[in-house]
Amino acid sequence: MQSPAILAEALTKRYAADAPPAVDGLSFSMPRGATWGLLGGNGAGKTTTIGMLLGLLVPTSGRIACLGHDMARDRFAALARMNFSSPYIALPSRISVAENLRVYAHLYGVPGTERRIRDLASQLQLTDLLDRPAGNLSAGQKTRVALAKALINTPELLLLDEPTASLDPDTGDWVRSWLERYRAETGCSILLASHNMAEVERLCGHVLMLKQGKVVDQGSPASLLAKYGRDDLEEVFLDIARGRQREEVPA
Ligand SMILES: Nc1ncnc2c1ncn2[C@@H]1O[C@H](COP(=O)(O)OP(=O)(O)OP(=O)(O)O)[C@@H](O)[C@H]1O
Repeated sequence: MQSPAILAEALTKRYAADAPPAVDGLSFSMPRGATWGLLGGNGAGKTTTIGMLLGLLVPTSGRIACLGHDMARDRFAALARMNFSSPYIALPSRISVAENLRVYAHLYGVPGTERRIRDLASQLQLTDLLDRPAGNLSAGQKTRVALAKALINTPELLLLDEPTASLDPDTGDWVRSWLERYRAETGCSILLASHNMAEVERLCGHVLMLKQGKVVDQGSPASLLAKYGRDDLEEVFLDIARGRQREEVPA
């Protein structure tokens, strides 16, 4: 059987010995080709989880395997087949969009760099921006460049932290449609951390609800709506964030 896209076993991160864990015994197995959502309020542990999955943060304990590679032993083999996008990590701002993409293509050892950049630029409507300094772009343009960077090595596993944060509704919708098309064409597995419940309902087949670093509930968006008797995931999120159980939820 094919190994999962992501396997996390009892994953824990403590930033300080006397602080509560930011991620606390997190276990899940995300199958290949799936799109899963990581939801939770501010400080629930989403970014910390993504940081550990990328090998940017060392777990205090627990184990991660991405695409069958154990991240403690075989991290570089996994990272070559993965990529990520995060609004918290800015691309070098003084060099042009094309130069940025060339640097990342080089880091990933992408063959046929110039053609890959041209193709991605055309797909993501970046062709006219390739010679502009990356720092001079609007938030929406920067998001499309960040996506191009995240796709430069044609990743099999994509980790997206808030992919549409700070975008206007039209651009956000464009990015979501683009992601839907991309995963249909490539079979890419995606883990998405988001505060946008409509986005999660639209893109994700399964949702992990995090609170204080623990999974407090999970399931498909439809099963969570049914379980909590709600019409949208925003209401389910509020129920979980406020610690309300199904039987306490007002009709
Ligand atoms: N570098 C750090 N040093 C110490 N504590 C940290 C550090 N980064 C995060 N934390 C703490 O870990 C916990 C989880 O933070 P994290 O950023 O993973 O949450 P999040 O779910 O991504 O939140 P948000 O939705 O606000 O981005 C929080 O209590 C946060 O204060």
